[in-house]
Amino acid sequence: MTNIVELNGVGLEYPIYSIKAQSLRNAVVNMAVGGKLLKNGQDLIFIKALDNINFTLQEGDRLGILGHNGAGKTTLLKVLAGVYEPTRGRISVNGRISSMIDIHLGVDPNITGTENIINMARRRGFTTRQIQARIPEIVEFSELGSFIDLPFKTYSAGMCARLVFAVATCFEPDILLLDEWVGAGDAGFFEKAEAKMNDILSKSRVMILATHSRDLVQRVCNKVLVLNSSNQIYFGDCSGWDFANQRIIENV
Ligand SMILES: Nc1ncnc2c1ncn2[C@@H]1O[C@H](COP(=O)(O)OP(=O)(O)OP(=O)(O)O)[C@@H](O)[C@H]1O
Repeated sequence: MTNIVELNGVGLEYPIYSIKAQSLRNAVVNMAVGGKLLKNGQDLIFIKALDNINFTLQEGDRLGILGHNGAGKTTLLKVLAGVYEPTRGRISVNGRISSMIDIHLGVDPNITGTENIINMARRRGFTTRQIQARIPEIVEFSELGSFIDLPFKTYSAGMCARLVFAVATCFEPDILLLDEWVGAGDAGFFEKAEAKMNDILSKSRVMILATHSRDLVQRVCNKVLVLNSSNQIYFGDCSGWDFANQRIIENV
């Protein structure tokens, strides 16, 4: 079976330039073993966000990424989306990606909702004709009404999330990347969003969801990747991971 997503030894470090604060420099020295902060001998400090990540996903896979705050979940989604180049390793993604990683990524606050729909859809590789045909559906789903013609900066956080969700799920991507999308919108929208998710989940070839919710992963995913301080501690079927005790189940 063809691999839709394949990562081999992927690592990523964020460079932090010219750290002058003595307290942080001391902390770096103190964390020399096993810490995530690295130093290059000058004033350049790196934060190791991902280290040696390896997995493959095939047609129909739904991957949940779990891990504590700062484990590297969002960074991994950004690498998959092509926002960041990995510092090490190789990544191959075969298919059209739609991501809901950072709801403000690529959104222009000074233009209207409709203009932002067009921009977001263009970045996903759709033609003007395809986009125009979908605008009424997106506006209806987002429930923004006449706000759609007002600048994006006038929207509440929930309204922003609804519009981005509506665009990201309207075009039926091959690969859907989600970062805690379930927090978006109010209770009514949540139910509608979940129904929509189930619909596009059944149509998308691969879904990757970063979340803190073990229940959600068990409910909607067949595979799980567990990160701990930038390292991968488990990748495989959900049946091989003990979600309650957070450890690998031996002899599955
Ligand atoms: N733009 C950035 N510049 C520098 N360091 C960053 C940047 N973004 C994230 N990091 C660091 O990279 C590491 C991984 O962060 P990331 O946001 O990927 O974690 P996460 O698992 O998504 O966390 P959370 O659950 O809190 O959202 C953290 O140590 C974080 O401080």
